[in-house]
Amino acid sequence: MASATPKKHKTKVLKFDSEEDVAVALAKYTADLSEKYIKEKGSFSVVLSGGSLIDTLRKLVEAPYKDSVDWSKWLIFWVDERVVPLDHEDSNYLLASRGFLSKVPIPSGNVYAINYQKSPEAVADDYEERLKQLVERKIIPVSNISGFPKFDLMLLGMGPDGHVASLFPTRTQRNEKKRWVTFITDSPKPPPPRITFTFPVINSASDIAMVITGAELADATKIVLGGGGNPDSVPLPAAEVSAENELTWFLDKDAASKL
Ligand SMILES: O=C1O[C@H](COP(=O)(O)O)[C@@H](O)[C@H](O)[C@H]1O
Repeated sequence: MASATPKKHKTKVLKFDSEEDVAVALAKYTADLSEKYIKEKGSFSVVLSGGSLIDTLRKLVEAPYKDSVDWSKWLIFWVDERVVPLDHEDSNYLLASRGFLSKVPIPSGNVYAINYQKSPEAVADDYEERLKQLVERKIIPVSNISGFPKFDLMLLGMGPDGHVASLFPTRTQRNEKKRWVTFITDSPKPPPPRITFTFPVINSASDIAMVITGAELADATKIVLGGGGNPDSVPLPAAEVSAENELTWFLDKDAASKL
């Protein structure tokens, strides 16, 4: 069962008894937003992360959602990607493909994987350019507030160090204010070469789910949501996430154990 704690404007914190309950609630939340945005604008743009998120999305590809969601209207992007071939075990595309995309009929032309056969910088440039073309063709709108592309839903995870996407506490990419997509060649978490959406793009999303499960995330969760700040005095990237409509934290008991 979930209990809701209002945090600040447009932020909701939902705590669940188990990871299984998070998975059930996340599926309903995502399916409800899919229906809402498809009704409002005819499509649903979803930005995936890698890591544990894909497994927690597992209920979305089961009944009743497998048949009730209009998958033909979904557009899929990645908030970050490792610069490796798409069939490499480190690829976020491969992870999503195995656990999610292969199980639902999203048209392959609506799935925006990276063109990985270049340097990390060139891969980031290429992904940004493709986003710009989608904005020009009015497939992705632009935020009236920020001027950056506005995705309907971002599904984000967080690392124990408080990183989101590939924006790490001790790396400068977290401070990027102009680019839509940037790159990193020395990610503290392997593999080192990656591309990532920047905060201006992340924070222009309509809705964001932060999906946080497991005891190893309890300390970072406490720092971000507990109001005490970071004792090491490096602000955690996860604390900088906001959404234009609503940011919802989905926490299981273990992740919420220090709140
Ligand atoms: O490296 C990454 O890590 C984060 C967090 O992953 P998790 O396994 O701790 O949930 C993930 O959100 C990001 O997309 C991924 O590239």
